[in-house]
Amino acid sequence: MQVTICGNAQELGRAAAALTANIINEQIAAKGKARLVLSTGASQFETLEALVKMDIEWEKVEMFHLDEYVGLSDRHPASFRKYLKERFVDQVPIEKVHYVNGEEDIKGHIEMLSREIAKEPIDLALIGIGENGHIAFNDPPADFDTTEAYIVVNLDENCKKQQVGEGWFASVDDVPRQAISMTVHQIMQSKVIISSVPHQAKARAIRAFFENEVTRDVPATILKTHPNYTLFLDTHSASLVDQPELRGER
Ligand SMILES: N[C@@H]1[C@@H](O)[C@H](O)[C@@H](COP(=O)(O)O)O[C@@H]1O
Repeated sequence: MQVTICGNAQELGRAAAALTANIINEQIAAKGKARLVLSTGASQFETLEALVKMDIEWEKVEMFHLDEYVGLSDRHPASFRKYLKERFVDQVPIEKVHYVNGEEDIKGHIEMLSREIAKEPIDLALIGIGENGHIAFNDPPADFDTTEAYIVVNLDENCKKQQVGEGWFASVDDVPRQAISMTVHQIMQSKVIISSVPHQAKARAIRAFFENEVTRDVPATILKTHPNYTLFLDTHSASLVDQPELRGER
């Protein structure tokens, strides 16, 4: 694991986007294309903003979407399809986009996504970490074992409150009960994983990430076992971490 602590969210976004661009460009140079997974949420704003400005042959990139609420219209402000369309897909000349769509026949849609993602390895996944330590919508205690690519999950109360806290929904009752989420197993199959985790709101989750061994109760801890994992923090999200070895990496 490589940890980089940046001064603020903008600096973090530029650093994470630069590393992402390098990896995508290396893959395009080596095999003519790259397969990418993108996550959403407030933590990804600065990274995506910097990423769309990078010099990348986007027409050679295939993008998979990480997770989406069940039954939420893509016109709703909290829709992750809306988020990715506005902040990424409409900004770059990418054609191959696999959205997670929670409004379709869920079973058939998951089968289709699973077939598509299984065709070739994912080169790089940008994976956010939630305030409750979740990755995608795998809330604690997360299922580390299922080998499906995408599953339907029930959102826990903390997760719903966090979505309200970030301003995506007016109240907890407005948050859908379920989501389609890429599984932990599928995320871990990615050849490279990068997490952009800025902001004070993530400080407790980041402390739990460093203080715990791998545990389903802090789902993101499994990322520590990935052979090529880079975690970008800012001084705010890193503010509760007190580890000499981490300070040495600053
Ligand atoms: N399910 C989404 C993920 O796609 C995201 O990566 C993660 C962090 O999001 P945020 O930045 O909103 O905390 O959790 C969100 O709820």
